[in-house]
Amino acid sequence: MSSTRTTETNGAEPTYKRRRTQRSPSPQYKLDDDDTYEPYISVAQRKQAKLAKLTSWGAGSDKDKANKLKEEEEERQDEEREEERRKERARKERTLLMEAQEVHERKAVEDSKKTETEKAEEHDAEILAAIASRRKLASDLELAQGVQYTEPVKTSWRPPRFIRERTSEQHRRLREKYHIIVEGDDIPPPIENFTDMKVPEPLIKFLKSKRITKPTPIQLQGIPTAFAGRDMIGIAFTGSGKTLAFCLPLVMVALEEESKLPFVRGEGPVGVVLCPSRELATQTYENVLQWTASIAKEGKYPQLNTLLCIGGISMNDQSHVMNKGLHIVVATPGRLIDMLEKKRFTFDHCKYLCMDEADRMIDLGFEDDVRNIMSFFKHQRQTLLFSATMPRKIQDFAQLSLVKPILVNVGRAGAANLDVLQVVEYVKQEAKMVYLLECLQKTPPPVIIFSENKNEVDDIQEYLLLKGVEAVAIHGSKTQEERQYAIKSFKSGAKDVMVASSVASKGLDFNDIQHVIIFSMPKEIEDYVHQIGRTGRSGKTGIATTFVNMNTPEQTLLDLKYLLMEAGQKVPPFLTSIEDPRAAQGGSLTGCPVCGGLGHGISNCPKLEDTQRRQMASHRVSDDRGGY
Ligand SMILES: Nc1ncnc2c1ncn2[C@@H]1O[C@H](COP(=O)(O)OP(=O)(O)OP(=O)(O)O)[C@@H](O)[C@H]1O
Repeated sequence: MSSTRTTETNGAEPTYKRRRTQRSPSPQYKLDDDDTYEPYISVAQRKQAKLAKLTSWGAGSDKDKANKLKEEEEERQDEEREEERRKERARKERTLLMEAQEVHERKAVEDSKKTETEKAEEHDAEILAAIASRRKLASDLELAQGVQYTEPVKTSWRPPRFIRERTSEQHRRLREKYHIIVEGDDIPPPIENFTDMKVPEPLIKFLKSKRITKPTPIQLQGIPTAFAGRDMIGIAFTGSGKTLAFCLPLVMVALEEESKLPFVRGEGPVGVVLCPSRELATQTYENVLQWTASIAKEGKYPQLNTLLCIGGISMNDQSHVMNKGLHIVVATPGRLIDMLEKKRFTFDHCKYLCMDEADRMIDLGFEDDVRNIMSFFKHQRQTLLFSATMPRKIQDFAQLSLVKPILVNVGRAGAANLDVLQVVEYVKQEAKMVYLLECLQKTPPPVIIFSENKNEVDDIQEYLLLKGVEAVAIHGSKTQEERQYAIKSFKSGAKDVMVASSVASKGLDFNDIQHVIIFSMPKEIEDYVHQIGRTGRSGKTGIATTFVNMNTPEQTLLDLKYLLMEAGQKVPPFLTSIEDPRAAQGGSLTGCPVCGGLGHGISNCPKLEDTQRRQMASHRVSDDRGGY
């Protein structure tokens, strides 16, 4: 369409004006552009023109014309409605923007009133919320199908009548006496002896022969909880007897099942214990073997079969177990998945899953393996998680995955065992080796020396051998045979000293360790708690000597300082003098929810940093792989 010009005189100078059509907006234009200008013509006008054209051609019937008119009217109405909607959207956006501005201004005013500590706490909560969005621990199938169990597993076990008749106040007082803290609904009562728990007589006799006469606090609340079929999280300090607390209920479930209908080849297991390391799995397996053998010894109870399922060993060596019905499996995740995938046994009748050192398992990145293992279960299972250190973040995450869980806590999660005398010494890096020899004189053997570094472990062993000390070494780069040899010869007393990286720190139970020497202080305080926990076990006392120097991060020293204070230990002057920036702000000193350390918040947690670094590295690896 071309532009049209009219000349209006009005007695004044002639001006050029566009011929305005009705309802058209006032266009801005330059006179120079007039040749190419196309004036705005409204939709209504365009339709009128079209209609006029149609009429003038005289084409089509009256009915066609009426239909066309109707269509056009509808189009017009659509456009009007669209215009209305657009205006409404714009109005809402304006309102939202104003509201956001108001909120922002209000927050700025509130923030200006907050103390630095409150701001730091808020910041920590934000980080925690950001990292808390993990998938719950359940099999992918359960997650996909939305399978959710709401009631705990039912068992036939009941506490004796006289205990059932006790009031909840009596239960509370008993728990208080043993410093047991519980959380959850319908918590079974604490029971102070194995007979009242209805443990088979031959096992009670056997335990007595091992000087286990009375349940420890975690056992007296944890065993009834597990016997009652309840999912639970059990937290108690190192060396407090957690292994018996979670294995005994499994043995009882297996006994009951075997008594009902004996297992034949290809059937079972009834339950599985998952451990984060081969050494820990082997130790637990050996305990279970002893307990089940003692039960069957007098012939009153059936023999139970237990399988050790870990990497680095030949499963053919246990074919005699595989050829019979299988009751209990003690495993590390990788080998267990392998066996399940190869259908060497199934979890069709498996109803009990326990994770020892559960936080370690999650820290080590076994989360997906655990979900994978869970996908082999065909029915509801009873799930138990145990550890000496279970930071709040992992407890919360784990609770999501359990059915009406009960938390049984003896002491603060991550607190040191009070039976360990903790000595922290400032030793210059270059003086450490020589001082180590002197330190070894403090107590008679056996002694464990921990170092964070594999090469250092080898160096220390070599130095000690040169000095005539009978020492073995264990770390992740040693072969399975070397690791087994080290543990066996140290346990049997053939060797006086074991030098170890953190492999040996969690869960391993060596007889009567007198002294733990921490040659290089681990960055994470949880590791320190596990390392010193190799001594002072089952009610005995022990010493832990830790070397620190200027290479030890201040953050770690602060965690150590608070841990010593909490345990009522002597704090050396070089630790006392370290100031906590948070204390200066007058904040409350609660444990870091990620690692339980008392000397820092989540925003500067070394464990979180480490985890994130590892996750980024693994993402990079998978990105790289994805590229090919
Ligand atoms: N009721 C008991 N009375 C005396 N000793 C016990 C009792 N229960 C277990 N023990 C002994 O205590 C020692 C430590 O037990 P266990 O290895 O189960 O501790 P733990 O709590 O699992 O420690 P960690 O956290 O280091 O793994 C073992 O030698 C065990 O035989």
